[in-house]
Amino acid sequence: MSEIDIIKETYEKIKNMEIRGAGRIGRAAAKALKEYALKISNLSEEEFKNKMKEAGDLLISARPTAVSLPNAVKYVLKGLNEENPKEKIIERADEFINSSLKAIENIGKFGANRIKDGDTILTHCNSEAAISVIKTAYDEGKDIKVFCTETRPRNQGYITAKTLYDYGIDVTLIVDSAVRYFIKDIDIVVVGADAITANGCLVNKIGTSQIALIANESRVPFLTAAETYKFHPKTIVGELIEIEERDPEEVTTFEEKYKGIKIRNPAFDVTPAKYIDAIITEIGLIPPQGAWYIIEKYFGWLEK
Ligand SMILES: O=C(COP(=O)(O)O)[C@H](O)[C@H](O)COP(=O)(O)O
Repeated sequence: MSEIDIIKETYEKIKNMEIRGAGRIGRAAAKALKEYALKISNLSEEEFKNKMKEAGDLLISARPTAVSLPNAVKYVLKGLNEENPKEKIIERADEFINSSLKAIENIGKFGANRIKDGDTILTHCNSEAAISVIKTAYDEGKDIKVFCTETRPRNQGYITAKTLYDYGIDVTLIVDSAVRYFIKDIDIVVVGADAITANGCLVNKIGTSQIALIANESRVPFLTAAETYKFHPKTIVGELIEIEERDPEEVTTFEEKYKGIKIRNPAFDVTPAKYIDAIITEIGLIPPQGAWYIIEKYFGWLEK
């Protein structure tokens, strides 16, 4: 096994979604960069830097939408501009991983304050940050129920349902198209985030924006749980986020006769800021209008 295989293996796992979810892919990339930096030796500083940058580029190319991936890579590789770059890379990778885990814990605490005793929560897809909010509310002794959508086509909602059920929580699984039918039973919606834009929009699993629209119509609060590394720095300079379109076979396969039927499979959608009540971050709850400030404050360095 050559050194670069460490990076290629993580790249493949992210690409084929063996490792998935925005936070997890960010941490997996940071870990791969650390292991790669530890393995490569006998190189000039210049060669080391080039190899690390190439590795970072490959990891970033694995999936296009979740900004946690490039943000993690850029955070770690910033160590290349410092003295003792190898040590710095290792230090910064650990820093990113630990602060990501801490952020999820803090999001849980802040978000749980918005959950009341007796609430029924709706969530979509499988988000560590949203699950942290739900579990923390449960740990605080609140009597809660959770509705999970299936999240077609890959059914990540099953993972969420099983995780919460194993935790002892009252869980109901529904098909994605049943959200409007059940919204009268829901007190609050909490979902995760793949990216937050400078104008406060949320990019998350396909179907999120429909849920937000339904929640808005029914005056049910809609919150997203997003670590600050989910904020997309380049949207501040007008860059648009690429929505990943995945293999049609994830949706279905038709017999030969019907091969002419086109299948589209976007994995994410964009929820406008006006449907979002709050973004739960590790530094507190912010209104979507505060996204610009977070990007400016936390990611100014990325563009310099
Ligand atoms: O949309 C998804 C996962 O999509 P996929 O399954 O396609 O990766 C999750 O809601 C976010 O990534 C947030 O997750 P987390 O809070 O765990 O970062």
